[in-house]
Amino acid sequence: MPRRVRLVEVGPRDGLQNEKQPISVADKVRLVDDLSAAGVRYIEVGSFVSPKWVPQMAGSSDVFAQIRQKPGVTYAALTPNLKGLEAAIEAGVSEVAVFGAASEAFSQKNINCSIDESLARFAPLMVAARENGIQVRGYVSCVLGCPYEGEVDPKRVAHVAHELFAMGCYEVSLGDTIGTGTPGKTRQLFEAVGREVPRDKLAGHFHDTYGQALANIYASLQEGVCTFDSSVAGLGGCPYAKGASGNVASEDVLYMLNGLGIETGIDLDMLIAAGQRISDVLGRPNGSRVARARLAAQ
Ligand SMILES: CC(C)(COP(=O)([O-])OP(=O)([O-])OC[C@H]1O[C@@H](n2cnc3c(N)ncnc32)[C@H](O)[C@@H]1OP(=O)([O-])[O-])[C@@H](O)C(=O)NCCC(=O)NCCSC(=O)C[C@@](C)(O)CC(=O)[O-]
Repeated sequence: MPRRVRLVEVGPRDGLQNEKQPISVADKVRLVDDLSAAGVRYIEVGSFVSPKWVPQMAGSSDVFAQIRQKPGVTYAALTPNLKGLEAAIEAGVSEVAVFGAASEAFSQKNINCSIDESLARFAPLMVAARENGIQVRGYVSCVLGCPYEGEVDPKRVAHVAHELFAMGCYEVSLGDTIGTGTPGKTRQLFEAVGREVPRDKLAGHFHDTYGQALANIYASLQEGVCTFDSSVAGLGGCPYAKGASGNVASEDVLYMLNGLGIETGIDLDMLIAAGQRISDVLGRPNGSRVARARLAAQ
């Protein structure tokens, strides 16, 4: 087991992107600032994607302009193409993520192109990012199942992850977009992908649709993975994966890691407060079981 784990907080982006109700810039900014105050060192703040595809992320530039950027915290954004990168640079973003998929059907639905076309689109983005001193993270979606194609062969995941790593992504996050993965399959996945990309350059991104996310993170820890994406209050779901619930709740991951004696630098009580505040804004129950238990006990 690692002694330290890096948590990538995706709540402000993955968590909110699918919300149909308007969320003010002020509420998004407050969420990001609450997270950094809780000790979160990596926050995915928004995305520079087509506003026709994901309207909720349209105000990402304003959010970046208004957050209080703390030293030592990475504030990142998703960028699907060069146009997105240019907008991110304009907004002063210092780290971005490109996102591909291991399933052709999902790639088409999510970014309107094939897997090969997506990799070709990322290439000029990588060059421009390098020229501007911007680090790029990579995502592969549908690593443990696709909403359109069903089972996904780990070799296909390994291929896309390798391509992203080879083109310069410093880390590749493997996304169980629809949360169908189980611990055994998760271990097989990291074994397969770990042959193509060093394990310390891989991250796990587990949606909790089937209640398997914590078990999958535990299995990934056993495979030597030390970076996990999570979403405060379990917010979210992907607009192009119907019925998929949010990411595993950050509070629940943190509680498990604390119990294992693994350090993250994050304060659980402050994280719970951040998650409850945004849940109140959205007018919905907090998706973290740990937060619900702690708040009920108060
Ligand atoms: C990729 C595109 C743009 C292709 O969409 P397209 O329609 O094929 O793009 P296009 O190049 O033909 O351009 C069409 C229009 O979009 C504009 N456009 C083009 N690019 C941009 C941009 N960057 N920012 C703003 N506008 C843009 C462009 O200017 C044009 O505007 P128009 O002339 O019609 O007014 C579109 O499909 C898109 O934006 N998709 C984003 C989908 C998305 O954000 N999905 C959620 C994130 S992925 C996820 O959640 C999974 C993950 C990462 O969490 C891991 C997991 O759980 O699996």
